[in-house]
Amino acid sequence: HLTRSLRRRWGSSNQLDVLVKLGGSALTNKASFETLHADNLRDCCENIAQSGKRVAVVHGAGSFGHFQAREHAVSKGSGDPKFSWRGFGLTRSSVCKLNGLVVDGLLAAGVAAVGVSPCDAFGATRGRGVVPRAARRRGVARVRELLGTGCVPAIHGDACIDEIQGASILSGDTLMTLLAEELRPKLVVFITDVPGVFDRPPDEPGATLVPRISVGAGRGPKIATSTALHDVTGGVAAKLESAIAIARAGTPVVVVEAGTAHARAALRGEVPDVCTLVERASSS
Ligand SMILES: Nc1ncnc2c1ncn2[C@@H]1O[C@H](COP(=O)(O)OP(=O)(O)OP(=O)(O)O)[C@@H](O)[C@H]1O
Ligand SMILES: C=C(C)CCOP(=O)(O)O
Repeated sequence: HLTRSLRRRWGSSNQLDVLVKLGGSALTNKASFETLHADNLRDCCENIAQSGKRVAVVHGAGSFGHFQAREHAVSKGSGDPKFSWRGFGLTRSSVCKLNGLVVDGLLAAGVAAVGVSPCDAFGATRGRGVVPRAARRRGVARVRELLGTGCVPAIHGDACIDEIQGASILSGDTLMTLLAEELRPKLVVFITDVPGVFDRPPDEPGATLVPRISVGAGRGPKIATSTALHDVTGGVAAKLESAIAIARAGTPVVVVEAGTAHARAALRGEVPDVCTLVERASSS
């Protein structure tokens, strides 16, 4: 009964201001096993605390989780010769470790953060990146329940039991698409370690920031991407797909760099001067 009234309270009057993904590239040194980028984490947490906005947090795995998932073929499922359930457990243990650090960072900044693990809160996936309706309903209800109390849910990319392939990886980017659809925030923010989406990998000579992507207005800019070797969820290309799906449904998305005034502005619900803004073309 209490749960129902909390959910109603959230649903009726409280639109979420910002749904943010703290990218693994921002929170960790992605090339180095289980290495936290403590300054970026602190900065993100303080900015969330000081934003004065209603925020829900998703975070990726970075160098927590991707290494184990790659070594034990967790995203490929239990039929893969390299897969083991111990590897599944190691992957979950690693992402939950990072979730603990993110929750602790938010708490230290004064935010009433509560960690949410999709493997438990949502339940089984049905193939890579597919969350069946019942699991979606369950997970979203849990998130709404927390928002209804005034807590800030901190949800992480996770290894999940999978109805088709035994096990799978549910990425933070997929969770962002799903939660944006359900919670209808005013702004969606992806924080990474680079100023936004570039026309080619940012470490390539001549790479240029793409300031705006208009979804539904012709073909859009040509974007080439690269992905870290151990990344099992598709890197920035997958993020761009999520951002485009979210923008197509009507919510503007910004991709912005951690530790900058631009990330701070985005967490206040503003479109920063330096970022990539993905939004629906006005005619579509
Ligand atoms: N065209 C591009 N534009 C922007 N970044 C790119 C591009 N190509 C490659 N990258 C790389 O993608 C990285 C960001 O994508 P990544 O998937 O690592 O993000 P993340 O969400 O922070 O990570 P995680 O999945 O661990 O949460 C950056 O570190 C950047 O170097
Ligand atoms: C368990 C893992 C590797 C979660 C992956 O989530 P992502 O870093 O958001 O792609």
